[in-house]
Amino acid sequence: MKIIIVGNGGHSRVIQEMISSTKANKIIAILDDKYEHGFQEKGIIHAPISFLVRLFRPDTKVVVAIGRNDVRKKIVKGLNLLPQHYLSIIHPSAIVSASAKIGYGTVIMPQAVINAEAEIGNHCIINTGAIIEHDNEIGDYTHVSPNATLTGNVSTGEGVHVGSSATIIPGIHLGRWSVIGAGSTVIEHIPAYSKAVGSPTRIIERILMK
Ligand SMILES: CC(=O)SCCNC(=O)CCNC(=O)[C@H](O)C(C)(C)COP(=O)(O)OP(=O)(O)OC[C@H]1O[C@@H](n2cnc3c(N)ncnc32)[C@H](O)[C@@H]1OP(=O)(O)O
Repeated sequence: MKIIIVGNGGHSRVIQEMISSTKANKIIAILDDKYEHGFQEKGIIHAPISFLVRLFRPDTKVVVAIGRNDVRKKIVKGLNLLPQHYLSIIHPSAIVSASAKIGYGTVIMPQAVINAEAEIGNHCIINTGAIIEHDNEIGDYTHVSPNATLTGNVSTGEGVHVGSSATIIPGIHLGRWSVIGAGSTVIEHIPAYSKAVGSPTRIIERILMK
């Protein structure tokens, strides 16, 4: 499969390695607006995101490999592609229940676990070793960082960032675009657009979206 990756930062490099480890996949282009013009490196086109229009073919798949949830959403909206044009990537070492649902453009990193009946939205990142327990509902553009644990029946709105090694107890809802600090323990619902840290969490900031 021919793949175009949008974004070329640290998160993208992890995704590039994941894709390249499968012989069936070939990265044809890496697009990022840090490039002013197009050039080839090791057979891969590097170019600004505007090049997507010329490079895209109906059989091409696209991954938006940008770690920041708000930026990832903005880029996805700008690309204006159909859902079937986005690739979902599941690392072979991840454990994904047969009854779980994974949205388009979502990336499941090495050793993550997605348990029974969990539903992961579109363009999410379930990072290395994260645990998404049974019956979770994860909103689009959410990022669950390495080693975070969402226990049973947790739900998130759109664009939530769960910091590394945070733990969310069963049945909790994390409101849209909320941020949970690394290592925090969430024992109460978190309102939308809130930044919460600590064990148990305290809300330290209301997030203003640009
Ligand atoms: C592969 C990858 O790398 S994936 C990326 C994974 N990334 C992460 O896990 C990062 C998660 N981010 C954090 O934990 C950050 O500290 C945030 C986003 C929660 C807060 O960042 P900022 O808004 O810059 O907050 P800031 O550093 O100013 O701290 C504000 C207060 O919260 C406290 N605080 C910040 N983070 C935490 C935390 N994780 N746990 C407990 N307290 C915290 C600070 O001590 C400070 O307290 P004070 O006001 O009493 O002094």
